[in-house]
Amino acid sequence: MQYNITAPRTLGTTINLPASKSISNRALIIHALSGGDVLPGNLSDCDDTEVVLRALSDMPETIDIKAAGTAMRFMTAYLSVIEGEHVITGTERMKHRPIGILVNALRYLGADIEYEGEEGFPPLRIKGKALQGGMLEIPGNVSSQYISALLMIGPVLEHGLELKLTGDVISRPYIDLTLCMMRDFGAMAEWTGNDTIKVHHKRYNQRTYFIENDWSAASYWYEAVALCDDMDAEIRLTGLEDGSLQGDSVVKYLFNMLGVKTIFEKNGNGQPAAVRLKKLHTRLPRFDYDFINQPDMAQTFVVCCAVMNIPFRFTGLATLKIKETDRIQALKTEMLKLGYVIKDSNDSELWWDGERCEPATDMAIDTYEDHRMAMAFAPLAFKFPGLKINNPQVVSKSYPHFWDDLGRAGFIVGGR
Ligand SMILES: O=C(O)C1=C[C@@H](OP(=O)(O)O)[C@@H](O)[C@H](O)C1
Ligand SMILES: C=C(OP(=O)(O)O)C(=O)O
Repeated sequence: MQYNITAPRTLGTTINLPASKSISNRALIIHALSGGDVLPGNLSDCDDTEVVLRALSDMPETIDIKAAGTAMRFMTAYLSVIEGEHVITGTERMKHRPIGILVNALRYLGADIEYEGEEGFPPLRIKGKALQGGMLEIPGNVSSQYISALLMIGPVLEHGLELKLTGDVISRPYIDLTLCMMRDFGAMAEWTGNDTIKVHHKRYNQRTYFIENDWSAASYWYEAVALCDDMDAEIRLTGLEDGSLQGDSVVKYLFNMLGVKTIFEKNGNGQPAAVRLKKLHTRLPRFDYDFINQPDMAQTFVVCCAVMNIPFRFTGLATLKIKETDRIQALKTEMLKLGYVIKDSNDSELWWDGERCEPATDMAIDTYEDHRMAMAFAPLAFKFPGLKINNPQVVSKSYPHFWDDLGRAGFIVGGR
């Protein structure tokens, strides 16, 4: 399938963003461990949450987690402490996303996990049982999802859990989000030093829980406002909280530097919180930023800055190679089609000094089974009328109604 996208002259609509998949997936795991019966409210309807919801309700012998990284990591820890034997598998890409660090940590805690295929990668066969817990060291510089997965089972381990993270800790806001949500459900879990975390043995409380909308999804609307030429362009996004625990909420500061202002609306009279995005007259002449805490934002800023003609150097991107695709390579290849020569260095940096080349004759953007490739490139239709996006259905991983929302905002999405 291929869509071609024509941008409107201006923007002026309200978009109901999807709920955060990071919060949804944590809430589901913690809710299951708490033994509660009222499901968290406003769960995301995205594929990555759907797989967790289905796995937890049906508990089939073989769990297909598809392309959901958080779900694979969180369920691996969960299945290790829940009675029963399960195989957990996923897409071909998932079978190449490393999980050895988490498996080693769980085995150290006494878990019974075997590799069904290649050592260090899914699928896994897990025989769940009560685990003692204790203290262990784990690399903090590969994926924070391993750490969040371990932390969430911490309260049910007989002796609790103490983690010492080694290396430069990446994606730290996601660890903070995990700890905070655990505490929301009554756990005692906190940082005890810069790289040490302690979780006490203590049952989770059952409670109702409402999930806020997704700041990562909001980034594509910031990008659209930034790229729209009409100074009166405005987008209103619902369900976003000021002071959110989502690390990607820094998008509101980052886009302020790229010419988009964020105005928080008061949420009174039972109205959900919302933000209005408006254009500013000023923007930075160049943009350097370390994405170590917001890896999912990198695609938005690479494409947006280049097309706005803002040279950049983005660091802290080492984890991009093990996400839905090798995002460093994917960004370079697809931006080259549009005539932008993006360079990479040290396996962890992307930079652009303004170099252009002849655009490809066929500019169709490949998405590499990566929702964020499709969503980050779509707003470029403001500068490339009729821009083509291949396999656009990938957006369902985190934002199933993305194309409907673009249509609502006045984009013409051809080929549907
Ligand atoms: O815990 C989470 O919800 C996530 C953590 C991040 O992964 P890494 O910790 O692997 O960077 C992020 O990229 C992912 O989309 C969601
Ligand atoms: C990296 C992502 O997801 P995951 O690792 O959970 O598959 C993402 O949503 O950008």
